[in-house]
Amino acid sequence: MRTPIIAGNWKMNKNPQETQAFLEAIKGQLPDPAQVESVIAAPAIDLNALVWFSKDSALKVAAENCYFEDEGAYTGETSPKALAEMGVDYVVIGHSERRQYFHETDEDINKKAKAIFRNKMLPIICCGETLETREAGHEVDWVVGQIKAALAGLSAEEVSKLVIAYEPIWAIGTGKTASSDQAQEMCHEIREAVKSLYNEQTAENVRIQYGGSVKPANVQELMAKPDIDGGLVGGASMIPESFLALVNYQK
Ligand SMILES: O=C[C@H](O)COP(=O)(O)O
Repeated sequence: MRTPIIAGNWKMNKNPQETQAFLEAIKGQLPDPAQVESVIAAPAIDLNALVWFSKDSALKVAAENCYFEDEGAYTGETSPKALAEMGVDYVVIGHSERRQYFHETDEDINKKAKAIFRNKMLPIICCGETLETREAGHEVDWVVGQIKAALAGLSAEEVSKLVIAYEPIWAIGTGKTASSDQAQEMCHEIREAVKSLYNEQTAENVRIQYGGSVKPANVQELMAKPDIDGGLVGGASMIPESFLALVNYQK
């Protein structure tokens, strides 16, 4: 059985004081991590506060990006080794915003996934198609291609533990959620792709999130789908009450 995983992605929002206020507001209200894993992906400058909070709570912490080398002369980059030493659990890689604005390639994403495993953290690997690709009917090939490239060279054991986030670009921050059937269909295709690349057990183990205008009002419908194991949530994860409603969707 896969443990559901709901992750907030704050993107480039919240300073350390705002982070502290958010954490005060959610204290003691996260679900049992055996039922639902609660994660926040935050800007690097906020991670320290989140890691301290996580020591005493069910929260898991994600960085929103890292570099694929552990250290060196890479001004402005974030070291995966330092993130791991700090106590970060997950790193989000391949978000469409990083692919679009920072020209992150499939090859970079694959190198980052390896760096994350090398440092004993887990990647949340994002994938998703543009509206144009969907309208042309190529969305499955596109997304499966992204997944194959991201997973190249990873072992079945590693893939069993990582998280894939399917985020159709046309549903991000637009208020336009993919229907739960559309989300389920693609998450199913991704699981099938993992099965053909690895094996049935790996496909059964890998957790697949849907992201794109997830909110308290639609989280239950999405989570009821058999291949959707969680959500990667932008806008609706920023307010404590809303984040709590999402992670406590089973109550
Ligand atoms: O990583 C999160 C996604 O980009 C979704 O953002 P959103 O929930 O604001 O649509």
